[in-house]
Amino acid sequence: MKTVEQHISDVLRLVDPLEPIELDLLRAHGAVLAEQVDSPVSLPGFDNSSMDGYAVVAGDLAGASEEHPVRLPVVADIPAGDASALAIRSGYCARIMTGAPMPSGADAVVPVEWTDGGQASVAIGRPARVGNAVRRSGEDVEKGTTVLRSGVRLGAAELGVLAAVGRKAVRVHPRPRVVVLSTGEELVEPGSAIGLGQIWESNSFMLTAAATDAGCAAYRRGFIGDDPATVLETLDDVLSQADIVVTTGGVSMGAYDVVKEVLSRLGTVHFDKVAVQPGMPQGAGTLGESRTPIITLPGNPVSSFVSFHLFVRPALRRLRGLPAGPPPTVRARLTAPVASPEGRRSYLRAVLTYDGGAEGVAYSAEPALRQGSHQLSALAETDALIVVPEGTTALDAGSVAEVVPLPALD
Ligand SMILES: Nc1nc2c(c(=O)[nH]1)N[C@H]1C(S)=C(S)[C@@H](COP(=O)(O)OP(=O)(O)OC[C@H]3O[C@@H](n4cnc5c(N)ncnc54)[C@H](O)[C@@H]3O)O[C@H]1N2
Ligand code: MOO
Repeated sequence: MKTVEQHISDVLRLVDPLEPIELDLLRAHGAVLAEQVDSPVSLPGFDNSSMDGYAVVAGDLAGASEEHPVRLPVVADIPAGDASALAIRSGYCARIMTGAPMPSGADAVVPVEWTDGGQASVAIGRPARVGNAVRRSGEDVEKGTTVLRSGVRLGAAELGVLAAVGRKAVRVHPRPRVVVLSTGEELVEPGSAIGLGQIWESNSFMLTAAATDAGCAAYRRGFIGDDPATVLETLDDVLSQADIVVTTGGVSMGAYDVVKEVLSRLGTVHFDKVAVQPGMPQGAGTLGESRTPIITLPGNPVSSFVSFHLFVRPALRRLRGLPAGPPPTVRARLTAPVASPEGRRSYLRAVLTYDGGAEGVAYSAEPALRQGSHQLSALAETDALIVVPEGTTALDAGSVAEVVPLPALD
């Protein structure tokens, strides 16, 4: 059997970061930057006040106190956005608002709270040091400085910086278009009546949501039956809309395992047993002249979910321009024993809790009682996967294991 790492590396060989495109800032939210952004300006762009108050020459206030305030004539009023390039000299002051440009000659701002708030003249009851409440040009960003490096995921703060340095649009790797398609003659659309032997289809909803959570533009193509011609036609049909196709079902040893049957014949998609539980039967390759990557996951719902995280997510990360690789893990103490088949690495559903625990192990992991590949409800009650290595068939309660926290929505 193939190792998990071999399969991840085979999957990653199928994908490259998507060609960068230019997107307006809000459309680029969540995408990965494909350029280095150097600021064309200094930020702040000019010396300005950080408080509402009075711009003064600090030396004028040397003796100021509550009992003996210094009174200065107010010669100007400077709101934010003022473009009149005012100047003051010793013995005078200007009323100034937060963000307004400092008048030349002034070297400090006294907040209005230190004064009587006068408009024609003002009594100031405290001295101010030079530079008080003044934001200097360039103290955030010097002109020419790199503010964002290529490869950064554009979140709220990054979009804020881009706008602040005047960018309207940026070059990013676009969100990968992921088409999710399930197969199985027994499947019925939720909301419709089911008959004997039928089930409501769930994988394509789950994996479309997982791909969206993974920063992709995910499209649920739904499901089709086990007719080989329909499978090929449908795949052909979705290729032009997909940067990657993810299917579920039909990859095992059954007489009607149609995905494996039709795609094996093409020669560009390979099927293997991977030494993992759940998620053993896997396929990956490319389709059509476009060589669109396809990952074929097993149909058991928990198997499809776990293998999405193990094998599809790294591919999606690479398409997005992010570093790919196995999901990160934390060490956690098990609250109950777990078992694993010989020679396969298990990923067991668990609830992960931060408890600050002893001996450098800050988490505990409570394994779900239902670990079957079909037991989807246990998946919805858990938030992590306990990793039991290939060479281990049992771990006792209290032992320490690597645990993959599943990505949370917040
Ligand atoms: N003789 C063998 N049988 C099986 C093996 C094996 O090695 N030898 N492997 C088992 C393992 S492990 C898995 S996992 C499954 C994978 O099977 P398939 O990928 O071929 O999936 P299906 O047979 O189509 O379905 C399996 C199971 O999951 C349900 N299912 C499928 N699609 C959906 C969906 N979209 N939504 C909800 N549920 C779905 C389906 O009804 C089946 O119950 O094979 C084992 N067998
Ligand atoms: O590997 Mo299958 O995914 O055990 O159920």
